[in-house]
Amino acid sequence: MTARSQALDMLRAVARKDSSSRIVHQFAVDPGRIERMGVEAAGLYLDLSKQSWSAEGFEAALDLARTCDVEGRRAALFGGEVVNNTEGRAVLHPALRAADDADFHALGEPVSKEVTATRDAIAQFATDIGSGAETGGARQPFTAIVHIGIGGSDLGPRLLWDALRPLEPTIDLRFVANIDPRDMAEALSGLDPETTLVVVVSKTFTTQETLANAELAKAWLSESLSAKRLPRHLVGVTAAPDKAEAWGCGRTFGFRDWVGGRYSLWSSVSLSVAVALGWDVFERVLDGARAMDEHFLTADLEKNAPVLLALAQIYNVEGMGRNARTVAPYAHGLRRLPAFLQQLEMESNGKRVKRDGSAVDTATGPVVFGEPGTNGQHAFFQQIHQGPTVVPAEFVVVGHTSDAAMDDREGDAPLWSNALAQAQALMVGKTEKEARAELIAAGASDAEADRLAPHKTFPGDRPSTTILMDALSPEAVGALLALYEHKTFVEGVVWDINSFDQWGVELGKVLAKAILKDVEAGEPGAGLDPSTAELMKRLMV
Ligand SMILES: O=P(O)(O)OC[C@H]1O[C@](O)(CO)[C@@H](O)[C@@H]1O
Repeated sequence: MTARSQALDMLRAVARKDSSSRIVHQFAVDPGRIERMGVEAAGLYLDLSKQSWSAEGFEAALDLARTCDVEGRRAALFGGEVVNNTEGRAVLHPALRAADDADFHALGEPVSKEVTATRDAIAQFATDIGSGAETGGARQPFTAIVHIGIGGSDLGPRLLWDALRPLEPTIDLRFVANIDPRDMAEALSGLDPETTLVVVVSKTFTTQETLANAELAKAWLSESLSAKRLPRHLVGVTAAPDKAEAWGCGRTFGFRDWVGGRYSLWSSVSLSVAVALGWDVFERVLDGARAMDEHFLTADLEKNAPVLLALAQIYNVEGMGRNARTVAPYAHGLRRLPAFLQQLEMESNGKRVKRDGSAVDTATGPVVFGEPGTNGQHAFFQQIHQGPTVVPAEFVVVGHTSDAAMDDREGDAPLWSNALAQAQALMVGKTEKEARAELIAAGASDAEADRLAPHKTFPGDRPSTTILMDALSPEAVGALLALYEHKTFVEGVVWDINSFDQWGVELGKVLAKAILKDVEAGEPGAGLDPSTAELMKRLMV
């Protein structure tokens, strides 16, 4: 039996023990719990003390991380070694937010100079658009940007914009991802082609949805702009610049294949956001992420925020058999965090084979879902509190959600008090005896109390993590997203899977192309299953 299997068995055994004692009781038997399970990192504070692990469980999880050589694998990632073994690539998104004097190497090739040069080019482009030095074909300044991209070429930049955009932005930035032409129609409505810049973002520059939307945007521009002027309104962001230029982009900004799509928001993929927010704001996002990189690289495992966040999830998934997690951001600006994490975590760790291709010997990435906190409370939290399935929760809490409220401490309390209350309610619950007593106190008869008390009982003992950020600053947003990236990496190390490929997305793409071919041929293909054929027949009329 390998050391890793032994450590996994130990974790499972301690977790079985822990599942018979309630979280709330752990505080009494472990006076150091808050200190042990609270961690500061890059301006964030993580409270993991409402997780199901005891002090012994916490140690078993740390032993597992040590046994899986998380520190060695971390060094391999930052060292630019082949970490994405099925594509033979380094994984170096931290290089994108490193200091200018950094010296990262990808598979031995120095890359930091190129990263700095690209950053400078983006900064200059942002400045030139802001000053009006960079204009459209008719020499008018750009006032709107349409960012076209999907998956990692959309979710990160869109989250940044939602989180950091000013109330009245100087640039009207709009995002298009869905191949449903309605998405593009809504984005273009009210815009003037003369003053609109279209940014086509695609690492591969082969993605069906993005190219279809880019064609729509190009057609819309072409109705007003001459062929000579058109390229000034088309910018490509890609790891395949040749394809973008061949398609008609007047200018391209690149990034390399050692940047995974879902880890790419730090690169030129966020060009449109860097322009609309201003380079100085985007640079602060990079600063925040770099601070989290430095914490991840230097903090001991027992005080390492991404490591502990990963281990809490592994403890729930592997120790407690809980294969879902709900993420509740208590800030309107972070409303797209659940969607961002769905790609980051589920596309990274939704795997059934290990790095060597053999079947996994653990459960791997859970289903991640969520909504902004108070919205979720009035939607699916019923199930989180009283459903038979225990769903670990994660509350991302912002002390001050906007600069305006900075001096109005009371202003944000209604928001964050809800987050704290939800975490407390999940842990403490309410016994049937307590529910019955409340009913009686409210004047209910014994019979009525007996009838209703079971419905008003909360099992409690439901785990959660709370992540506190003082304000929704660019640094804090950068640190938060980098925290989740490293957490996802650590989980992949412990589950011994490749977190950086996504072969699972390919079959659907191939079959979609085949179905389109059949549509062009005018009938469902002979080899199609009867269900798909029937649906096609109904849709093709
Ligand atoms: O940036 P691209 O190459 O258009 O890919 C978009 C997205 O599609 C995926 O490849 C999944 O299909 C994601 O990994 C990626 O973020």
